Amino acid sequence: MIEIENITKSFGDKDVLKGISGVFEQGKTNMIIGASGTGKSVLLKCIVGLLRPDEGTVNFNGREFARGNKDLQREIRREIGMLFQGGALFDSKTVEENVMFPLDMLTNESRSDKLERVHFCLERVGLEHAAKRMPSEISGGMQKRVGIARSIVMKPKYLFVDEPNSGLDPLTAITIDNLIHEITTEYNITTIIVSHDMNSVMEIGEYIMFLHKGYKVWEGSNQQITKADVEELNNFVFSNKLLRDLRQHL
Ligand SMILES: Nc1ncnc2c1ncn2[C@@H]1O[C@H](COP(=O)(O)OP(=O)(O)OP(=O)(O)O)[C@@H](O)[C@H]1O
Repeated sequence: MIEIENITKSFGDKDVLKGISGVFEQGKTNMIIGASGTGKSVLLKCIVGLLRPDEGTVNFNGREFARGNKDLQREIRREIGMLFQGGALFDSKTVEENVMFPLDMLTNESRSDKLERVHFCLERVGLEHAAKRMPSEISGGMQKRVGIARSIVMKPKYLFVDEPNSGLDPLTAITIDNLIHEITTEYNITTIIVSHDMNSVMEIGEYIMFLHKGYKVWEGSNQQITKADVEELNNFVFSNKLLRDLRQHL
């Protein structure tokens, strides 16, 4: 579980995050949503420790990252998996080498142990057959699945995902969403996804935090979001006419 309390962040005179609190539970697909420029990525960076909040706390199962000593910070970092936009694979490495990269960097395991783990993860995302291929030889959806395999290779307790569906067609996007959701449940991971894709939100958003101009304006589940009575949220959720018309019948 990750608990954030009163996270505040400014750049110069620009106040980006204005006292954000919330609880992201273990084994759940948590989402941070909102319009462009509203502070989602800055909040994610504050949670991961890439940015230091001006005020507020981030707790990983009761352990506060910012106040921890170097050992604790290293321990928490090792428990974090990240899936970046576009997959962020190394073009010059095979799929297998890409997935093995965190094990090479962060462990002293034997090559056979590492290979076993890599193949377990590739099998989990349905890409066992593509181990020897180069990223350029596989589709964008497959690249994303390689990214997922790499993000779970270290058995993370926490998984952070930035816009998982950018550049994917709607059907492939749903496959990726479902895979992230299944893995979250199966391995009891605390997953936080930053997104502005309403399809994803409706498919897998078990806890959703909606940000508007740096404030948390609403939180709830995908079951609740279409019934919420918050103007900024409704404008975001029902952003096209067809959806607004459909809402009349909900
Ligand atoms: N390092 C920085 N220095 C100054 N301003 C920044 C910095 N990082 C982000 N910002 C500003 O903070 C605001 C929020 O940015 P953020 O990237 O969090 O938005 P977002 O909600 O993730 O948007 P998008 O959906 O377009 O990615 C923006 O106005 C951005 O310009």
